[in-house]
Amino acid sequence: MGSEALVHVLLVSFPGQGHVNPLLRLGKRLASKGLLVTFTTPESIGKAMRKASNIGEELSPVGDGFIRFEFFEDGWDEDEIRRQDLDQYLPQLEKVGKVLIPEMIRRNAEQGRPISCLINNPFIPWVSDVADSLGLPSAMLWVQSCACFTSYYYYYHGLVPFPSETAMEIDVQLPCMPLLKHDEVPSFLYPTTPYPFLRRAIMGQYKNLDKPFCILMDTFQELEHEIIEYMSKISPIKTVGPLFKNPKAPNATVKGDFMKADDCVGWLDSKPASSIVYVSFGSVVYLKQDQWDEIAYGLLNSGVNFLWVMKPPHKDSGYEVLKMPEGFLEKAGDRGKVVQWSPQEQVLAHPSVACFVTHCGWNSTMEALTSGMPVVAFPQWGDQVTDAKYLVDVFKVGVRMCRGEAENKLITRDVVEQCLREATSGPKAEEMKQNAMKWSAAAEAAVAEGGSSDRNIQAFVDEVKRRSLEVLAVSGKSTANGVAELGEPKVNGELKVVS
Ligand SMILES: O=c1ccn([C@@H]2O[C@H](COP(=O)(O)OP(=O)(O)O)[C@@H](O)[C@H]2O)c(=O)[nH]1
Ligand SMILES: O=C(/C=C/c1ccccc1)O[C@@H]1O[C@H](CO)[C@@H](O)[C@H](O)[C@H]1O
Repeated sequence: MGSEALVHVLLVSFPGQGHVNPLLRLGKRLASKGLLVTFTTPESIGKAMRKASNIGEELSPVGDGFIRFEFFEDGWDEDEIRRQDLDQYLPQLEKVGKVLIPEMIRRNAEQGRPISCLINNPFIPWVSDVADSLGLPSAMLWVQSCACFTSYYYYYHGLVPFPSETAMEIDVQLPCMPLLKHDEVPSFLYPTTPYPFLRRAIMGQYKNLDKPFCILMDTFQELEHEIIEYMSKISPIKTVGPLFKNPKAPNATVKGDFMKADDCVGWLDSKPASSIVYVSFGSVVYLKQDQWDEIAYGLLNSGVNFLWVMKPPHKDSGYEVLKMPEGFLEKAGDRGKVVQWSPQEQVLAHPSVACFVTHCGWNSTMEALTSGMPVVAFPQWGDQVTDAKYLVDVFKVGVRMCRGEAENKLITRDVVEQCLREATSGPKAEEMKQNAMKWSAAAEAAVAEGGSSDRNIQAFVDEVKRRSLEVLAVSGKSTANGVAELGEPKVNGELKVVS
């Protein structure tokens, strides 16, 4: 392969699995449409990604473009336990990132790869300030549903009353959305949330919402039609999901897992069609031992086959390591498999899997819908409680097993068993499967060439290219963005690529 002139975008991610995955997927989509993409997040996560996945120093070809990684130090020692406390870590990231990201941008310009656009995900809203201060265009990838985006928007602007200390249990009616019961509103907005720092981080993004020229969303028009149409009149949103599907580069192997996935596909292959319940609560939720035990007995008593993800807690998280109940694995025998981390996309696409017991993180939600997989909703906090509402009552692909952490209620083995039966056999299970298959077809159509998300991605790429000419024209004349005086960005990233 010879030299290529590519427009270069820098993706800056919050260091969480549920944030890295969609931003990296966006990166691959942009690359597949001919951009050069550099992906960055703190080195503490870079280290885990390099160990678990096949990413290295080199440029990886994806479709018509390329993706590469550069990580930045967060200024703390490798074993600093304060990383587990976002109340302390988010300000540290902002302090360091505001210095190191501009340096990274300068370095890239010096090396003949001037950056034309910055894209961040929520929780690190200061990235838009960095872009602004350098005179660079920026965009934000919203990694949750449009319904959640709208909820936060209405909260930030004080447009309707939300649950408050004096009125904890009020329901919330937002335009083009179903009535949200008090515990279906994104829980970071509850006055009692144990995660007020995440509410602050998200509100920081809304404060900065005039800075990105575009808000990309990992959802699709057909899924949240009315609310997307409504919010498009207020904010420059563009739906580009489901991002995990990339028809232009289906075989791109670049992945951002923080843990190596255990091999379980052979075991799935050995089981009959639609016989397995897949259970996973994502990368952050960590249940209490008594709840874990009830789920274990519910699985045993229901008689289903199951694949259960039991990820180890971070060593500095303060969580006690969960244990399976005495004799559980022996009783389950070959009916069950427990892994530390799964190749979830493959699992959800596997014909042996009948349903997904999920915490309803937005990535898991999109992956389930796109894979035509019915769910049993076990939300805990944040957007999960709203996603559960949509999965069950709006998308009609789910059975509800709980209402969230705030309820502080032990879900018994009998309820677990009953939900599993409902989701795997009988008329309700069939109806949910049919609905899920309908969403799957709509999702595939949205990302296929000419589909709603594909058109939006293409329009975004065209706009980034157009703006890159403006950036280069300005930087050629002045030093306002701090790039031109260091680099020689006469052509936009003349790159030598050897593959
Ligand atoms: O065993 C697992 C569990 C999760 N995931 C992936 O991790 C992400 C989790 O994101 P989500 O928004 O669902 O939840 P979070 O972890 O952010 O709470 C999704 O892309 C999953 O496919 C995975 O690959 N293997
Ligand atoms: O990645 C996170 C981190 C949440 C967190 C970390 C530390 C203490 C409390 C909470 O959240 C996930 O982000 C996804 C995308 O926004 C979302 O869909 C999932 O529900 C979250 O778990």
